[in-house]
Amino acid sequence: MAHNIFIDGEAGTTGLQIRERLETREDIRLIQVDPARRKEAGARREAFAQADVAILCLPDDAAREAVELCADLDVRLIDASTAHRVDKAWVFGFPELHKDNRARIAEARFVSNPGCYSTGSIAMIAPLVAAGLIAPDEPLSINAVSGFTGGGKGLIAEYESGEAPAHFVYGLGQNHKHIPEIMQQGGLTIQPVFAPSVGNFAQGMAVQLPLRLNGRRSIAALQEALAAHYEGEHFVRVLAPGEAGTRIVPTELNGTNMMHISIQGDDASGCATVVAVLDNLGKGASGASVQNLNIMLGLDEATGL
Ligand SMILES: NC(=O)C1=CN([C@@H]2O[C@H](COP(=O)(O)OP(=O)(O)OC[C@H]3O[C@@H](n4cnc5c(N)ncnc54)[C@H](OP(=O)(O)O)[C@@H]3O)[C@@H](O)[C@H]2O)C=CC1
Ligand SMILES: CC(=O)N[C@@H](CCC(=O)OP(=O)(O)O)C(=O)O
Repeated sequence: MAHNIFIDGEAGTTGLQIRERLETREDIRLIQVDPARRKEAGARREAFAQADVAILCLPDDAAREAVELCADLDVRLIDASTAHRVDKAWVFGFPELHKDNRARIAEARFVSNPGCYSTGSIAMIAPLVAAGLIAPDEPLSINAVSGFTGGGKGLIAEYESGEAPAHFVYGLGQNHKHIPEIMQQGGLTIQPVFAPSVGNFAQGMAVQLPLRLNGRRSIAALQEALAAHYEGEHFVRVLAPGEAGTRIVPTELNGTNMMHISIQGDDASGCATVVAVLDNLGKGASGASVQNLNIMLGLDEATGL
């Protein structure tokens, strides 16, 4: 029997890519609302009522409204927005992060999908904090470049008009919406300096974590800790030393649900950079949503990915 799935916001950037991943699957029946009524509370509630799982691909306020709309219904939810990522009533949907995460996601009614920059940042920071190689109160910086689809339909329209710049840096007021989840899931007590940017390419991102070695950690120790943490994982791979080459290309995992982590630097200089590459709409949003959905439905998590 097919599972009934409703994608609320399926006309948006994240929703469309989830639909593409689900619409050819025989084990999934997509519930759809009349496009003309897709923002009406009544039409959406009818869809929620028919669904086993609904995936919210909406702005934060609309995601909160959706949760209210289906409060008395049986439907389970995956929220792709930022609205519930530090809410303790929601399970943080990063299966590879902790040993018990898959079991928690499998049983959850509410799963919050991590943000795209957050997925890369948390993937690098949390295992290094757990291994004692980053202190929770260490002042960190995170630099990142994303493709423009990360900004949804609005930013896509700017780039498609040909008027947007080749590259811009933003979020420098240090109030980016991903910072709370990076701190909570990363295990940090001091806010990292976060400098995201957007380049003139549609999808893909590279998130960089520069680290001083300070005589108390080595490139090899960083490599070993991260490799051990993700050993055996299918969608998160820690590259072998030298494997990433000398140019890290943010688009290299586009169209996949993969994330690659590499560790570069030089012990003699005391400087290292850990880099995560992922597709903002793959492991950073739509692919990750489908992976979480598969786990919630008790399926192989790679189904359709
Ligand atoms: N793009 C990305 O890389 C990532 C996005 N996310 C998050 O996913 C969510 C969706 O983002 P994204 O797909 O990029 O955004 P888009 O702007 O591309 O799409 C949002 C969609 O939601 C629709 N919508 C807005 N309000 C309502 C409402 N009240 N009821 C029903 N539908 C509504 C919009 O309608 P309309 O078509 O009329 O505009 C649009 O289709 C956001 O919270 C975003 O932060 C998370 C990780 C990565
Ligand atoms: C390029 C760009 O604009 N990116 C978005 C983040 C995309 C994303 O991950 O959205 P969520 O916050 O819902 O997770 C931003 O910086 O706000």
